[in-house]
Amino acid sequence: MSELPGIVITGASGRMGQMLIKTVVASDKCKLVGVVERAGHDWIGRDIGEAMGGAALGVTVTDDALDAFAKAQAVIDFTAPAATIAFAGLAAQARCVHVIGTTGMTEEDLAKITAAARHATIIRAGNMSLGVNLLTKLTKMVSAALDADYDIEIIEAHHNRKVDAPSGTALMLGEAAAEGRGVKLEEVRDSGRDGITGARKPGDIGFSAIRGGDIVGEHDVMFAGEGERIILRHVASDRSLFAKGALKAALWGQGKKPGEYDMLDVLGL
Ligand SMILES: NC(=O)C1=CN([C@@H]2O[C@H](COP(=O)(O)OP(=O)(O)OC[C@H]3O[C@@H](n4cnc5c(N)ncnc54)[C@H](OP(=O)(O)O)[C@@H]3O)[C@@H](O)[C@H]2O)C=CC1
Ligand SMILES: O=C(O)C1=N[C@H](C(=O)O)C[C@H](O)C1
Repeated sequence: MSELPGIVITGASGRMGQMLIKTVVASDKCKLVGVVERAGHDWIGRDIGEAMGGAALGVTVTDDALDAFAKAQAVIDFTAPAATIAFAGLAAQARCVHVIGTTGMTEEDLAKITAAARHATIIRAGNMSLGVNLLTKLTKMVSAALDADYDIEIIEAHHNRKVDAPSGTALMLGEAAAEGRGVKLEEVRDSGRDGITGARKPGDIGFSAIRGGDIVGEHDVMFAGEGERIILRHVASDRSLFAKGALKAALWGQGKKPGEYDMLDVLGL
């Protein structure tokens, strides 16, 4: 029987890092071969299972990402933009699939990811769930069917620790809405209204971000017309949804040519 693909998780102590570790350990399709945290983190040198408050898993937390990646077939990375850019170069060197869930990246960051994808298989999505990826298709379809008399507003809600806005998912939905209308999102994006903003510009796509408590992730795409509103909604109630999607991507990426892929490719949508 052939060896199971080895997976490394970065940002091991994070909300998604810990969820990803549990998901990989519970899977019979892969094995956990490494976990990475930043240099100086309390967990470096400890067994990851014990650091997470459970039984030992036989995998020690390291800050040597390249060494960990070299022993793996895929790295799943839900951290922060600066870390993800660095990991993209290392994953390319180690020739392992890089699954990126990190959001909040700038255009400059994304250009670096594109450059790394010349040598590496990178699968990146602002949301790894089936439901949200399906919602992007529905959003594009509804947006294409309606004219610009319907104002498009994207409303997202997340927990009070989230550092970026609009969310990666909101931007994916905005891109889908803009594509449906045949326009570029950057030309019609309206984020963060405050003060005397003036009337809404026809054709704009608006974004609103709510932050509070332990909300996992909720997204509405509203098409507001005269006398009616159509609202497409996704509610995530458990982070395991994202972790399972990311693991599916890591396995799907095995043997794929270098390049940039997303969850629509993985899910065949
Ligand atoms: N695509 C998707 O489906 C989803 C994407 N996300 C995205 O994933 C990212 C992480 O979210 P979440 O887990 O909630 O955030 P957390 O803050 O809980 O976790 C981030 C982790 O990354 C670590 N980290 C940050 N910088 C570095 C670095 N330079 N080197 C190594 N580790 C680093 C942090 O370590 P430290 O604590 O020491 O800073 C922390 O362990 C966010 O961008 C979020 O938007 C979240 C859910 C779903
Ligand atoms: O930070 C989070 O928590 C989430 N981030 C992703 C995003 O920015 O859209 C995905 C999910 O909504 C949770």
